[in-house]
Amino acid sequence: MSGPVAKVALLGSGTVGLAVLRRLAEWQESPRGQQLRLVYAANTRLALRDAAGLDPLDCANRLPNAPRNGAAIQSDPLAALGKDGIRILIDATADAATASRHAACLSAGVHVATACKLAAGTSLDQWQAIDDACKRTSTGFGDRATVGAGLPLLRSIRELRAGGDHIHAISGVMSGSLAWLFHHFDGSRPFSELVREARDKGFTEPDPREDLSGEDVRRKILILARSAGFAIESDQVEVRSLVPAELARLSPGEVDASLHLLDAPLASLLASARAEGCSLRFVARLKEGKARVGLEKLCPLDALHGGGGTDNRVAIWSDRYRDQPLVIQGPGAGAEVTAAALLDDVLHLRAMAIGRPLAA
Ligand SMILES: NC(=O)C1=CN([C@@H]2O[C@H](COP(=O)(O)OP(=O)(O)OC[C@H]3O[C@@H](n4cnc5c(N)ncnc54)[C@H](O)[C@@H]3O)[C@@H](O)[C@H]2O)C=CC1
Ligand SMILES: N[C@@H](CC=O)C(=O)O
Repeated sequence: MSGPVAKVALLGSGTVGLAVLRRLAEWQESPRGQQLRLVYAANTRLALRDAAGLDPLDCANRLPNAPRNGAAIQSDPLAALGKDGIRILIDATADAATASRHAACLSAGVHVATACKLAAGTSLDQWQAIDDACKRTSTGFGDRATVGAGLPLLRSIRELRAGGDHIHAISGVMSGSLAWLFHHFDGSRPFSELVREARDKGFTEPDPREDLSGEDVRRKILILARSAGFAIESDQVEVRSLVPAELARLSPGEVDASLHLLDAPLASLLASARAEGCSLRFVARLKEGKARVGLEKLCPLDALHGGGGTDNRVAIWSDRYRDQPLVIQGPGAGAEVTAAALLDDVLHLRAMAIGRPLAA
């Protein structure tokens, strides 16, 4: 083993958090695993803590099976991480309160690796507080899981800028669940049935309206825009939602029974796209600091049309990619790719902390 061990705390044991635990378990006897010590793992119902190191598989068994009755526990990952050494918090929740504490964590010297977009993809103030905290304390904010579930999107944008390029525009399909839905929606099954399947496969947010309303994509284009040098506010992104008002006003527990409200409007949009020889794709577009997000009819020759499954497909125009964009495509949702991206960040953060950065 080379160099000091990083202490790791994990929040969340859902689709992504469990995949993180499984990957950590696979690494346990390897040199990679020996660089990390899981000292805390929690969901809203149970917190497991051991300064000597938790067994990831034991956590993966116990956390999801914790009793569901009672109030949410008081979680204190920072206390478990202690006051010294390399400390890394992994956020695999979709929790706004957790996201709002990331800047404070970073200020306290704790690195953060997050899959949750609610920290960097909501208010500009919060994004700036994170950026400032990293600069002030030399801590790192690992965000590669937030857009494209680890696809080299943020990395490519940062490298282009580091090399002197100005980013001119970014367009793309950047929701894994919506990509999957519109790759499968051919009229043979109601749209609502496909939404349930996408949710059961772990592609959607805990509440699928976050995806269908375009809010998840708003957060992603904000994260990309801010990384590309456009410090824009959330309300500078125009979002066209797929969620009818009647579905939008329901409580989360009522949504499933009313998903059929999506069926007729989506069937009509599909018919209209087909009549023009086009397909439906949910697209985000950013140009010189202005962004919009919504469903579009794309013809088969369009640069964003291709791919399959949960594939994201994002085109980036910059000084060096002026006419033909750089196009990055690959799976943009799912437990395994997202967990891998989070743990890539963890390894990079540790390597940065010991002054031996890994290859990009
Ligand atoms: N599912 C996917 O393909 C991808 C998900 N993400 C992001 O990853 C995050 C997690 O997504 P999923 O695992 O699909 O959600 P999930 O709903 O399956 O799991 C969320 C977990 O967070 C826990 N949690 C909520 N608040 C907490 C708190 N304050 N402290 C500790 N645990 C807490 C819940 O108990 C649950 O275990 C979300 O922010 C999502 O946007 C990002 C990329 C891809
Ligand atoms: N719900 C998201 C998951 C990844 O960020 C998506 O569909 O892309």
